[in-house]
Amino acid sequence: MIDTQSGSKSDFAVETRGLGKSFGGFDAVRDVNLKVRRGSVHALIGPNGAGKTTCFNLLTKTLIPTTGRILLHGKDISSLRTSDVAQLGLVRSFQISATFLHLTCLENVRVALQAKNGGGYRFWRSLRAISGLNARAMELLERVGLADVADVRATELSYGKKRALEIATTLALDPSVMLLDEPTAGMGHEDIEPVTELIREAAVGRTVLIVEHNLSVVSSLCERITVLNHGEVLNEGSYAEVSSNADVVSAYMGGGEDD
Ligand SMILES: Nc1ncnc2c1ncn2[C@@H]1O[C@H](COP(=O)(O)OP(=O)(O)OP(=O)(O)O)[C@@H](O)[C@H]1O
Repeated sequence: MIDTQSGSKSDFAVETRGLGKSFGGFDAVRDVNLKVRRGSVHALIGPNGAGKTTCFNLLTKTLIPTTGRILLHGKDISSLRTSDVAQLGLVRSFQISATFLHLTCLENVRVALQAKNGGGYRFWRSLRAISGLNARAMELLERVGLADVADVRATELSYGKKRALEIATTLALDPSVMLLDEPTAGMGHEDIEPVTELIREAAVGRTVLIVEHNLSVVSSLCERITVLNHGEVLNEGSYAEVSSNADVVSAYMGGGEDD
């Protein structure tokens, strides 16, 4: 919580200073100075190819920055590994991978609880050892409305329920900062409203940074929005502010790669 430079407690859960990433000379992200206020829901939006996913990968340390620094609660995490960053409380919502798909909902959440308790992700060896976590796992499944499908394999869930399971597994890690990568992507409209409500509820008491293409979800959830275009911050503000900015409108009308 202490800024290593100033020694003061940071108001920002996540901050980047001059963050950049280039791939073979191409700047996917350039000089991004992001400030995500503690306890807020903050969106990163922009046309296709704007650099949103690259930013997320930099924040979770999946990618190594070419330039700049990343602070988590004022602490410089630029040189830490993904697992260290997760231990410090910054967690990206799990994509339900092939490995997790054959597990039931309950097992998926237990695995995440085990990781939180320091057991790592070596679940193929230790499912028996974590059976004591069932009660907590059931609580989390109830919280996201999946208690009745606790014993159903993830692969059999509807798209919306898979995203709810992702949120339950993320909540199992009790992150102080939750990164959500396009949580409503590919969803039918019937799933969007419940998942939006779930995110609103999951955000209580934490900071959420969300990449989301659905702008009505962004406007309903996020108090602050950073707009990226061509790897750079184009604009930042409330939804009303950014949506009425001429540069943002122009980027969305034709500046993206395929929007
Ligand atoms: N590993 C890579 N190697 C080369 N170029 C890359 C790599 N990853 C991303 N890029 C390029 O960097 C730019 C930003 O990509 P990124 O995926 O971050 O954009 P995005 O805003 O998440 O887009 P979308 O909304 O389509 O997911 C794009 O032009 C992309 O082609």
